[in-house]
Amino acid sequence: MRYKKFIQTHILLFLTSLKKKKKSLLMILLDMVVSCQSILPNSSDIHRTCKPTSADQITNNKIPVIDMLDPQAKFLITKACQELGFFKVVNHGVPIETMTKLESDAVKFFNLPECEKDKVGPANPFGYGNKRIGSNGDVGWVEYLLFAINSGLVSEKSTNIPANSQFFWSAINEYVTAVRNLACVVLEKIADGLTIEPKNVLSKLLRDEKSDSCFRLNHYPPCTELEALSSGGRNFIGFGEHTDPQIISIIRSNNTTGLQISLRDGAWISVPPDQHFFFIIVGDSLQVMTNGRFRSVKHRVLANNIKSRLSMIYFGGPPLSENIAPLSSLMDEGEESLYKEFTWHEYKKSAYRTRLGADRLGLFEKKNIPYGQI
Ligand SMILES: C=C1C[C@]23C[C@@]1(O)CC[C@H]2[C@@]12CC[C@H](O)[C@@](C)(C(=O)O1)[C@H]2[C@@H]3C(=O)O
Ligand SMILES: O=C(O)CCC(=O)C(=O)O
Ligand SMILES: [Fe+2]
Repeated sequence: MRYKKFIQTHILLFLTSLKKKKKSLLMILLDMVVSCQSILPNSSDIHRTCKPTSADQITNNKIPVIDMLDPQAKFLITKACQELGFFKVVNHGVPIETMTKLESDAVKFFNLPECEKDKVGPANPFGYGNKRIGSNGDVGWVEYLLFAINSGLVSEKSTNIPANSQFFWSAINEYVTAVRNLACVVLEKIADGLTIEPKNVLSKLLRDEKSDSCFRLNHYPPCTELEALSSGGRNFIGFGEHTDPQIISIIRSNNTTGLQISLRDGAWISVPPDQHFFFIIVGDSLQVMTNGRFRSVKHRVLANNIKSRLSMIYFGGPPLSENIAPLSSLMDEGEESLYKEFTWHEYKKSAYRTRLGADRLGLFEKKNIPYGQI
């Protein structure tokens, strides 16, 4: 509200300094701005269920943009993973048709009547889910399809979508193959930027036949103020704040806003959507493998009250038996692991018992062991 007043006052001040003709044009513009604002959510609504923020703004300049063809990319990626745990990639090599084909299949699926979609649900954790996220009571203004990935391909058995369905299988597998490859190239650049050997120390975990990765299509229908109010504001959150447990996540969305990331000072910033590019998220496992040098970034999605948001996320995880521990080639002399020893299976089991916003990694930090028990 304060900002609206501030902007209106300044536009009016500017108007008074103009000649008559230009003035009437600008008056029309001002009118449009004001009427748009009446259908846009107030920041107080948005934060009804979220921590108030010191900076909630659409911002491009805080989000590193990495050109994958830039010879400096390895250093820039490493810096972004340390500072923010989040960045955008351009010149990624994934054909736009691979993204739009899957997007149009997903739109067709989410447009089906609820009873049809329910046939491939409820998500447990795989399959179709609506509003319920995970199995510990989290809800959001979102419907989704969650798929397991086996041997690099989406497992048809992980949902009840028939193998001969008109939707998905070819589009999904083409997409997942392309983004897994992108994830591996990013992880190889990370190894290079951190000057650790071998270069495939991280990417081989995703390329492994037994890699425990998954893939998610999220659809956030528009959430009108009325709907938000009638549900006590609760569902105005599309997907509540959380970190991703895996190594790395690759997000692609349509051009609708909603994704926000949390900065180190706790402020939330909105990520301007960009349907042509990908956003990369550092997961909890990569934070552990870099012994805390990289940051697993907290993020969330706010529902938009005008447009649908459709996102596709690849979560790259290691084989279940893999030890998640700091990479020995990265550790300085005498440096100790900040974390207890665990396998991906143990971490995942524990993570899936927690609520979305829980500090999952906290349970595995050595500092949480009572004094004298280390
Ligand atoms: C509330 C939950 C949903 C989630 C499993 C969990 O218990 C905690 C982690 C959540 C998360 C976040 C990232 C991915 O979207 C996801 C598939 C994952 O691996 O961990 C989800 C889980 C889910 O939706 O089942
Ligand atoms: O839908 C999005 O843009 C992000 C969702 C997300 O963070 C997740 O599914 O883990
Ligand atoms: Fe996430």
